Amino acid sequence: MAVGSGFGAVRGCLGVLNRAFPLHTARSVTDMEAALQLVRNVVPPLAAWQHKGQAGRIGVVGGCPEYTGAPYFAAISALKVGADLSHVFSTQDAAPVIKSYSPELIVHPVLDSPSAVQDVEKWLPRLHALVVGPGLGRDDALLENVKGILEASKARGIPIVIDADGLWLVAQQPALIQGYQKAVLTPNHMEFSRLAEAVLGDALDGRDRCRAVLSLSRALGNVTVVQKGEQDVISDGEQVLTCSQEGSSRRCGGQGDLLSGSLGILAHWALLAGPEKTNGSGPLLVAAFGACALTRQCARQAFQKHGRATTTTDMITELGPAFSRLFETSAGADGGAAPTGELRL
Ligand SMILES: NC(=O)C1=CN([C@@H]2O[C@H](COP(=O)(O)OP(=O)(O)OC[C@H]3O[C@@H](n4cnc5c(N)ncnc54)[C@H](OP(=O)(O)O)[C@@H]3O)[C@@H](O)[C@H]2O)[C@@H](O)CC1
Ligand SMILES: Nc1ncnc2c1ncn2[C@@H]1O[C@H](COP(=O)(O)OP(=O)(O)OP(=O)(O)O)[C@@H](O)[C@H]1O
Ligand SMILES: [Mg+2]
Repeated sequence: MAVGSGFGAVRGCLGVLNRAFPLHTARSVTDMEAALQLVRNVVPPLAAWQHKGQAGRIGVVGGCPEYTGAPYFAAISALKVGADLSHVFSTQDAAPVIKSYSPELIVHPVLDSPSAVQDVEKWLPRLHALVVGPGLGRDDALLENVKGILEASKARGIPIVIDADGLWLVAQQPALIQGYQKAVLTPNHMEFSRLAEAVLGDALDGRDRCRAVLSLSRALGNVTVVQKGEQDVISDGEQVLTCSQEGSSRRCGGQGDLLSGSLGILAHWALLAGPEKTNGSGPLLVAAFGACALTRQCARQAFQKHGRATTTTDMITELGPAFSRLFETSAGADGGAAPTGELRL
């Protein structure tokens, strides 16, 4: 099957959308497999010729006195998916707490400083992607700083994943992200309604989800939107994908943070690989599909082991095995692949 046609490109025709994406009927295994194959195409090889940092340096903007878990989940997930370095830019109080969860994270206690924007800006040349919002909170002064960080990141063309309270900010000021096609928004149910109300004047509750996500993406100027839920619906305003990888029925907090952190590194890899590797589909669409599938596979594996007691920490433990299962084969795991970003399958 040709992968491009299997996804059913949607260009301005909602009739086609309905035929291509019957959300309530089971998507074929072939479609899921074809989408997973595109993700595999953008995963860089592990090879001896690489130096530290080449696989990706990710920044997470979030972490305030109330929420320290969310930025940790996002930043550690980026590392465990394959980033070499993961930075967190949090408030001063939150930083030692986040550091204490993991020696692997680089934590900057700058977000509530008067010089926050400059403090983060000096790191931007060394970052490949930003994840903005996990555990950020909604303090006005913090959000003002984050506005400046978003503007500085856009000016540098850095891919930005926006989640949680970052989406709250975007719902207040959609112009912040309007038309920036290196942005991916990852709303949950509530966050999506808020954004749709702000951007389209209608929360779109109860509407066909594929149409709703496509409409929001288009209204934002083809910003990629990932609406999380029983199935994840992803659109870049051109195409719509659904991810129905089996997950779990546990709805513990933090799973969205795992997704946004994973997407930070996958977005960098997909943009680096370019549309040739994604068979014409948008690289961020493919990256988003990969992050959704991975998060759900982690949920499934963790639930098999821990059942009702499953928490996001258990899912993070599954990131390595879940990634291998979905995206790697024995040929790719030993670093034998050519330095083209493509794994041999
Ligand atoms: N360990 C940590 O540090 C964690 C910290 N976190 C951080 O918390 C901050 C706030 O994030 P958030 O997601 O709680 O805020 P928001 O979008 O206002 O949702 C609030 C309300 O929306 C509703 N609702 C949600 N989903 C729904 C659904 N599917 N379907 C229907 N309703 C739904 C639901 O309403 P309720 O059921 O109470 O009526 C819910 O209470 C943010 O910084 C985030 O990163 C988290 O990442 C978790 C781990
Ligand atoms: N009803 C569901 N059934 C299966 N998987 C789901 C369901 N709802 C959400 N998910 C999955 O859980 C993950 C997180 O989505 P969720 O809607 O919980 O995000 P969130 O509310 O932002 O989470 P967080 O607690 O991190 O803020 C996604 O991978 C999504 O596919
Ligand atoms: Mg969330």
